[in-house]
Amino acid sequence: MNFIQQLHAAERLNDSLLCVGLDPEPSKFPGAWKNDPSRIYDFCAAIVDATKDLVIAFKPQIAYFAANGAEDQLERLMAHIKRVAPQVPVILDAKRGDIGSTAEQYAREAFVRYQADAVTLSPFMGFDTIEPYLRYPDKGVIVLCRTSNPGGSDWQNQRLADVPGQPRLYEHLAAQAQSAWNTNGQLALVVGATFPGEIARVRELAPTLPLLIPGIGAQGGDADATVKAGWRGDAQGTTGPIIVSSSRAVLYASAGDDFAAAARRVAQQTRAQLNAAKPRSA
Ligand SMILES: O=c1ccn([C@@H]2O[C@H](COP(=O)(O)O)[C@@H](O)[C@H]2O)c(=O)[nH]1
Repeated sequence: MNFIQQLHAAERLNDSLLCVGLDPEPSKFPGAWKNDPSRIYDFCAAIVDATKDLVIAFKPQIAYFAANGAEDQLERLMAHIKRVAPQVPVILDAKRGDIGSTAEQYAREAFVRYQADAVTLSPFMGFDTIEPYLRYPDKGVIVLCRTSNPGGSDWQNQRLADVPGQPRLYEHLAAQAQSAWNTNGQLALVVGATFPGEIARVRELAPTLPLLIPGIGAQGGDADATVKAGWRGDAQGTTGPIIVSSSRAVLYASAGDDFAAAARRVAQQTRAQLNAAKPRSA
């Protein structure tokens, strides 16, 4: 199965648009694990075990592992997810972006070393920096388009004087991703839940692409507005799923030993909230 088929299958199986982000921060770990980076795998594996029947995807953020010298724990975690939740695709949130020869190495890192099903990329350096990832025919390539942070407006909202219609940068990116850039058919876009108006615009320009939407939960994005803006209007579910991601609000729902049970409760509530926002015919 390719990445998009995996998304559709997991969405159906778990009746979910929710992606749980795995951003392990040892200072927030419970009890005896607090401040112990050697517990990153144990913490994340417990979250995975508690939520694996509730999600469309998992999204480990590589910085939290690398900053702690815990790449080996990320490898083990990826293998764990494949073992206990083989039906759930894993998105490696790495936001890579570099010249082609270096991009080839980053692509190997994501898809061969970590066995990720998809990876996030920054498009700032242009198409030749994305292309090496597209050589993996079944892997998802998720390009930053309109990010959730306030500073995302600095560049992404600027108009491009040399492009007909003078679209904003994020609009041009969405249109390119829907057409010329999508050479393996597995391209997707990141759009922040903090900007539902822009989610709707991206959905217009890229009707069939999956949208990874971080920013609900800790960043305050509105789950209901997110689904309404990003919903593909396709009750059959054949194109363009939305993957709504939440990390801290799920991971740190409790600072106690009940952290995994608390994460499950928040994941259940968030999944229900997202599902309730779908149009009735869906
Ligand atoms: O535009 C973007 C792109 C990626 N992220 C990542 O998503 C999570 C958000 O974490 P929360 O705790 O749910 O706020 C994090 O890993 C970011 O690196 C994003 O926030 N915005």
